[in-house]
Amino acid sequence: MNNDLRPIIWDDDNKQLILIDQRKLPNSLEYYTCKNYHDVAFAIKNMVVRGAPAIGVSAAYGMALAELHNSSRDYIEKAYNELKNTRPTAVNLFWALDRCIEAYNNKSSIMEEAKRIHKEDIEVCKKIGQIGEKIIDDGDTILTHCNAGALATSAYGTALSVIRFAYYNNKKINVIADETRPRLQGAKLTAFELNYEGIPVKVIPDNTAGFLMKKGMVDKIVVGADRVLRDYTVFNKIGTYSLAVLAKYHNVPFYVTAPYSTFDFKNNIEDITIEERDEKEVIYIDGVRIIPEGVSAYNYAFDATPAELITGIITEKGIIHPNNR
Ligand SMILES: CSC[C@H]1O[C@H](OP(=O)(O)O)[C@H](O)[C@@H]1O
Repeated sequence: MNNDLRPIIWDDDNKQLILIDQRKLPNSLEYYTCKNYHDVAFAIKNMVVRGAPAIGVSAAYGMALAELHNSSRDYIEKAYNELKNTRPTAVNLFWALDRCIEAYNNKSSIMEEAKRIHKEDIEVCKKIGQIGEKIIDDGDTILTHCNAGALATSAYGTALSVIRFAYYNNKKINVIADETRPRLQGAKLTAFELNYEGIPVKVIPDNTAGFLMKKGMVDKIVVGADRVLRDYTVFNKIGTYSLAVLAKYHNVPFYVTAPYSTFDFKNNIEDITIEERDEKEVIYIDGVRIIPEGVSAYNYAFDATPAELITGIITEKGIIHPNNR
C-alpha cells in the first residue's frame, strides 16, 4: 500500500517548504521549493499546490517563512495580504491565515501554529476516510470529480480518503474519475494517485457522467469541497453542480467530503467569490491552442451546489444529512 503521497513537506533543517509541483504530474514527479512567502503565494496562485486543505497548510508555512525572515507586524501583515489574495474561493486559505495571525497576536510562534495545522490536517483527512468508507458497499463503482485526494490535502485526501479506506477494508471497488476540464485534475492527479496505490480507476470526459448514470454504472458519487456554508451550500470544482443535478435525476447518492476547516458559518452565498481563472486554461491544452484565434472563453473554477441535492456531507466528526432536518 503506497499511501505515502505527501504534497507538502516542511524542511526544518533548511527552513524551506517543499511542494510536489502538481503542474508537472502525471508525467514527471518534480518538487518546487519555497524559501519565502512570495514563493508560496506564487505556488498557490499558479496551482503548483492546489486543493482547499493543501492551500491552507501551504499558506500557513508561507506565514511561518515570513516570521523567520522578519517578525515585524508590517512584514507579517504584508505576507498575510499577499497570501490572502492568491485564490478567493477555498475557505481553508483564510482559515489558516487567520489562525497564524491569531498566533502572532497572541505572541505565539507562527511556525508552531503552521506545524499544528499541518499535523491536524493529516489526522482529520484520515478520520474522514475512516468514517466515510462506511457508506461504500462492496462492489461499488464510485464516481469522483476533480482531485480531492492526498494531492489536495496533507495526506489521504477527503473524497479519495473515503475511497482509500474502503479499499484498505477489502471492499472491491472501482473508481471513475471525471477528467475535470480545463485543468484536468481528475485525469492528471486523481488517476495518478489511485493508480500509484493500485486502486482501480478509469477516466471519463466530464460529459460522460450522465450517460453512465443512466446506464446504472455509477453506484455513488463522492466529491470534495472548497467551502461549505451554514445552509450546507457546497462550493466545489466547476461541474460539481451539474453532477449533483444528474445524480438527483438518476437517484444516485451524492456525497460531499469536507473537514470542518472547510466550513464557513459566517458568509452567505452572495458573499462568496467564485474564482475566474485565465481563459488561456480553456483555450489551450498542454500548450496547444484548441480554440480559434479571436474566440474567448469563460473559465469559472468553482460552482455552488444546494443542500437539496446532497445526500450527505462526510466530516471528521460524522456525516451530516442536510435533508433529514
Ligand atoms: C479536498 S479540497 C479539493 C478541491 O479543490 C479543488 O480545486 P482546485 O484544484 O482548483 O484547488 C477541487 O475543487 C477539489 O474538490
